[in-house]
Amino acid sequence: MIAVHTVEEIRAAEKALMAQLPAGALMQRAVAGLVTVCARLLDGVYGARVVVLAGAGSNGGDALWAAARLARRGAHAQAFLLAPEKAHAEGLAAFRAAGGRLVEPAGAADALAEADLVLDGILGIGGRGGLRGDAALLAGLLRAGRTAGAVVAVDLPSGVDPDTGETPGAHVIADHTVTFGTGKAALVVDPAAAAAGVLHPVDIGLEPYLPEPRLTVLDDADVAVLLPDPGRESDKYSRGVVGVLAGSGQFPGAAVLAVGGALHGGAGMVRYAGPESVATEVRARWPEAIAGLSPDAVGRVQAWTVGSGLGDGRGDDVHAALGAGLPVLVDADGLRWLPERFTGPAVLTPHAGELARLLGVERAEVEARRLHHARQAAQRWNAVVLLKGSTTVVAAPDGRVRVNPTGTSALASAGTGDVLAGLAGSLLAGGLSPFDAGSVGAYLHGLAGRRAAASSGYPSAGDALAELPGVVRSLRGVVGGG
Ligand SMILES: NC(=O)C1=CN([C@@H]2O[C@H](COP(=O)(O)OP(=O)(O)OC[C@H]3O[C@@H](n4cnc5c(N)ncnc54)[C@H](OP(=O)(O)O)[C@@H]3O)[C@@H](O)[C@H]2O)[C@@H](O)CC1
Ligand SMILES: [K+]
Repeated sequence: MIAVHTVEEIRAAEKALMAQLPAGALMQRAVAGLVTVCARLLDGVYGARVVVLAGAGSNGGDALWAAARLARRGAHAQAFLLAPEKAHAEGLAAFRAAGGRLVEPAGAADALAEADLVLDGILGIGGRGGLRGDAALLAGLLRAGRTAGAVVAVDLPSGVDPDTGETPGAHVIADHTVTFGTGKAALVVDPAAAAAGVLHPVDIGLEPYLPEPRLTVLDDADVAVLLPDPGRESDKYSRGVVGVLAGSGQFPGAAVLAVGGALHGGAGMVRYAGPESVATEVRARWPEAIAGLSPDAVGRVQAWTVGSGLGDGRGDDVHAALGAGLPVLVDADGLRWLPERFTGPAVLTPHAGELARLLGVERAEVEARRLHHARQAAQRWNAVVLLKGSTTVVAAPDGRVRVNPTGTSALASAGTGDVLAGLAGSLLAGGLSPFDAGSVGAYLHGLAGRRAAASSGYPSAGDALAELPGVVRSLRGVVGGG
């Protein structure tokens, strides 16, 4: 699991830890980690050309210290100071003492062009707002590919907002980010996360001083533990029965895909509610599914998945399913029938356009501020909100968030959302909380998409669905579930 903390939490932990350590020791831990990663990225430190972009704070200090250490190992180090009068004094002294040279603004483009490695130490967790002036120009040169070297961001790509994952203005796009102590939202939530490149976490001993994280990124082992485990005594009812209210004459495939997702999420039985013409297609593909015309007609279920491909109609059926007092997952067209506020367990699975409509804002605003809008909607409807997209964000009404790490552009195709709705609804029926069902569903779905992409290049929703059993099997193997 990756834990993510806020700048405020990091600063408090840093203060507590620093009180136990000699002055400067914490920065030297960070620098040691940074140098190790840089040395690994360089094809030999001796003779390598390293260019530092150093801002006014400790982020610049880290970068100058690291360049000093690389210079002592034979690197040719140059630094561009963005605020020369405020540059980190000890870092700059160390840099100079190691033979590092300062570059004038006029020489910056040439230095970058020849660099083997660029250390972005303009702004770290103290950064607010986008880059301005020379910093913005340098970030523009890096973005334009005017360096052949690897761009290594120190702690964060400069100019992104640490706590929100927003990019309020010009910012660096890095190939690698070496980050200290704990994760930051900007490293896992788009659009900022897209600027971070490969993450290299460096442990500087902050963990004992940090609170329980409100934002996390699950990994295989976390998800394996959360998966429902059908024990020896379980039967189809105890494994959970999920009702699927999806599809229409116009979109019958949505029902087929949602039922398919539901059948692969661990529930013991799937009951489909919908018109006979669609039910016929569902049964033809999934003979194990039971079908009825309406939520009332299908029989008892433990959770409902509602909305994929419903089209305009069936508001009464949606109300019946949402009013049954059971855990519900609401997707796509079902989102048009939301109650004022949920009083029971609920998951909403909008994409950015759907969430924008729900909140009465522009889609671009949701894309730019994914964390903010997912959290806002979770509180507004008292439901877990799974905002689909480049980084899927799962926000709970109590403020906890999980960011899904398995997302893939391979899943940006028609029908994949229907599979996810069925899958996560099935996990709900299996007894997972809305927060777990949403985050585990997104995780499995992403892995299935990746596997499908590996075997077919441009996978369809059906290809991803076909990979789900293998994904679940291999994850259950992680905890020895077999
Ligand atoms: N925490 C830890 O555990 C550890 C932290 N460490 C390192 O310290 C870093 C944090 O250092 P930091 O606090 O000095 O802040 P940093 O990001 O360097 O910049 C602040 C300066 O930038 C300025 N400024 C702000 N926005 C701006 C803008 N848009 N454009 C231009 N300027 C802007 C701001 O000005 P002000 O807002 O004060 O006027 C201030 O002068 C952290 O990321 C990590 O690298 C490690 O060494 C050890 C462990
Ligand atoms: K930085």
